[in-house]
Amino acid sequence: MADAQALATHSNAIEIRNLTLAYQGHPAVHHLSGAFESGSLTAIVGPNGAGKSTLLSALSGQKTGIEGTIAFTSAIHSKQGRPSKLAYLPQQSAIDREFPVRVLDVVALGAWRELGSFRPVSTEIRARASEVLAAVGLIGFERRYIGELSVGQLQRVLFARLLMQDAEIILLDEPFNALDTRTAEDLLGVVLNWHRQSRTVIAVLHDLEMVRQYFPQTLLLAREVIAWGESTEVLTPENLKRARQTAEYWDDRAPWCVRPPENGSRGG
Ligand SMILES: Nc1ncnc2c1ncn2[C@@H]1O[C@H](COP(=O)(O)OP(=O)(O)OP(=O)(O)O)[C@@H](O)[C@H]1O
Repeated sequence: MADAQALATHSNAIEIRNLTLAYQGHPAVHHLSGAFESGSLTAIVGPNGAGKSTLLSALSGQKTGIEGTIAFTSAIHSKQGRPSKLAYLPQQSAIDREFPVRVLDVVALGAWRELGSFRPVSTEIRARASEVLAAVGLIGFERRYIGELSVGQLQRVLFARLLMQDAEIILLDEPFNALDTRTAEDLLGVVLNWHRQSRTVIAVLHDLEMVRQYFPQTLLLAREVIAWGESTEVLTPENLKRARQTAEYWDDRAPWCVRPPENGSRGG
């Protein structure tokens, strides 16, 4: 059973060794080894069903049938075995918009570690929440219910919550999916700003042009690593073809597989 471990190498924010992730005993990610460097901006790309969301969710600490190790740098390693300063944004479809909660409370939740459970939102947190809402273009939205927001506005709110979290590692699952161009551009600006601030950002993306233009590192995944490193070297026609071909032969009912640990794969 894998667990997060403190790392010796501080230039890596996350180091993965021979990681296999599975649902009901059927592997969705196989024998993944490599590292995300501290301060790197990495896109995870690959065909549908490649295991991208599964990997991101495992990095966030939501384990699913897991073998191998995910290790975080000791500087940000909490007692619970995951970084105390890690933020994870799942796909928006995973969020229940019917829940009667106001924008301010969603954003303030980003500060729950400072706030503590069941404590009222302080004046300072309210002021910070208004600031981060302004930073994502939502001045005056504090008292709106999330069910009243457009998809783009809700994504801005969720980015405001990430800003509130002030995390060192930020995991984003298809953050620009189904957004209008203006919102996608604005939120990409937030991501690039995190990168300038030397935070480690990992995003599952489908838009390869965006990846080529803005994401220096890429992990091309097709349940196993096809390539991992500089985006220009990873996103070659040969590698993309290999990822597509690998996808054609997937068997979702395949049993657990066994392979000796590798040392060769590299990452960011
Ligand atoms: N909760 C689950 N229970 C069982 N199987 C799952 C579950 N979630 C994902 N899977 C399976 O794991 C595999 C990888 O899924 P995952 O969602 O990680 O892929 P992905 O690369 O993010 O795909 P997409 O680009 O379509 O979002 C798929 O075969 C999927 O059907």
